Amino acid sequence: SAELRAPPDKIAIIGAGIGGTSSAYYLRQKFGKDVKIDVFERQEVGGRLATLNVEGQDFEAGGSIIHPLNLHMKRFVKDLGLSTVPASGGLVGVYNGETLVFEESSWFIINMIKLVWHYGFQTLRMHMWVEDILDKFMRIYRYQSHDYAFSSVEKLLHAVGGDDFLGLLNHTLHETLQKAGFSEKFINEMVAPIMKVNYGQSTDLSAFVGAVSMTGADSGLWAVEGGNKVVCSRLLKASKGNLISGSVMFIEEKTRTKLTGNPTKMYEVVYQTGSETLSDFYDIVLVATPLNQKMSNITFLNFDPPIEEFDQSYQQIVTTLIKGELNSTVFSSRAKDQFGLSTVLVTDNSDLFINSIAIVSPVREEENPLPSTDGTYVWKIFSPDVLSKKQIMKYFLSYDYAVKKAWRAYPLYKPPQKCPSIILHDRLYYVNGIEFAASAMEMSAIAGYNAALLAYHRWNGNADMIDQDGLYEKLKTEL
Ligand SMILES: Cc1cc2nc3c(=O)[nH]c(=O)nc-3n(C[C@H](O)[C@H](O)[C@H](O)COP(=O)(O)OP(=O)(O)OC[C@H]3O[C@@H](n4cnc5c(N)ncnc54)[C@H](O)[C@@H]3O)c2cc1C
Ligand SMILES: CC(C)=CCC/C(C)=C/CC/C(C)=C/CSC[C@H](N)C(=O)O
Repeated sequence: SAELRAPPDKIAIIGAGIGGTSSAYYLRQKFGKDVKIDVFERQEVGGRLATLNVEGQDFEAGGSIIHPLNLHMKRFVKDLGLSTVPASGGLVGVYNGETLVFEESSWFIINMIKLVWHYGFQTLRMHMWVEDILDKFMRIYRYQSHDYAFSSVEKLLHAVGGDDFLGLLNHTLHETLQKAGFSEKFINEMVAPIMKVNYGQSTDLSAFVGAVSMTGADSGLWAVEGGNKVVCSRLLKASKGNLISGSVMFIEEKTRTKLTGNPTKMYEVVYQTGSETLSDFYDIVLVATPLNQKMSNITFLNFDPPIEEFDQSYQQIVTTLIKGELNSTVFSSRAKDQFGLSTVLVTDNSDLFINSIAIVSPVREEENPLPSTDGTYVWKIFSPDVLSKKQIMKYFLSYDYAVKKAWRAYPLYKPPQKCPSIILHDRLYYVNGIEFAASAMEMSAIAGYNAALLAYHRWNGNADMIDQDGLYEKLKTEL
């Protein structure tokens, strides 16, 4: 590597979600203690990791489940001294709008027999298909631990999984699984409901996000005790980032004369805090929030060439938490007390106005959810639109509490999928392009680390640490 240049004086990060706060954490590690890191947040630290309160208890309303092989999230929890809680369990059923087409049993062996009876060995084959992708995907951790960075999401994915991975971005999950010999029945009854609950979309999404979504049905899923958003506030603290509660409006490159007397190109970040408009200058800027459809309302002024507009849409998802008594007869003719399911997923049926319904545990309770003294649970519904009282009453005999939050949740995945650039300008980086491969907490953490490494290597002129090909072979023999 080339000789190190003096570190930058100031870095700005826009967005204090998991992408922005993990960037702050890794930028501090790379650039050292002297660089000033400002993190701008217009709402709450955590972003799409947030809780809703139901009668005194907090429940995850956005990003909830974390995979056991999500190594950045695992590392954060360990480094920050946090605790975890299990995030899966309970029996799952699949509803097609008329009847339950599949119902899990609490007996492992009965479950296996049921699955083989309905779908032959496709469940096992599916598991192997997903595992193969996850196995390759995990190479990224090795590359990152050796400090390698990528200048585009496509290059990152190519480095871990070759042309096959780019193929997963460019084809739908449906056609990929059809080609691999999976039946329509299996795709409709087992795969489509998982896409619906996780991404609110059909199996026409791209196969890469489809595979990520399937890993969300693995066992051993977990969450952070106290709420996943705690990771963000703790990362911010550990990185000694300076939180600025304000909304960034403009970014413009300007020439400034530093104390050393040298004219230097810097980015002016103009932001609004309360009724005041303020600005400051930075050597490096990381945008850690979606720029699509002007969601973040940031204007890039006077860039030549201009910074591209990102117009791919984001999918709306509404989270509704309801404390009440489920009307289980909608799903099954069994007596109320014989309905043992705690999650109902749905097939792709346009008549249904919900994507899923499930019993949820509060973020501070380690045990399985218990009914309150009146026999009711707290249920979480995902739906594409806000539910009316009449729609809620279709699924509940009675309810005494409902809270909701509408999200611009994740990209609408339409293959062939092109991911936005990571390098927007010389020292201006975009963390959230990775969401167009797949949106998940771990994906943002991977992107945060990558952006920190990329900014560091480009600052120091370490071209040999960026976009290296053949890394898998090269690192195979290294400890
Ligand atoms: C309902 C739902 C369920 C989900 N479930 C899961 C799950 O179970 N597991 C999983 O891994 N992932 C899940 N996800 C996805 C996951 O939550 C996201 O991928 C991840 O949280 C994105 O983090 P981020 O930091 O990239 O973006 P964000 O969390 O969106 O952070 C961006 C931040 O930037 C701020 N901001 C925007 N514009 C400006 C501005 N102009 N100035 C200052 N600040 C600004 C925003 O307020 C926000 O806080 C879910 C998402 C949703 C919506
Ligand atoms: C990035 C990798 C390899 C794995 C991530 C796996 C994962 C946790 C996927 C889920 C992603 C997601 C957007 C889930 C949304 S809904 C989650 C849950 N069912 C809920 O009830 O909140």
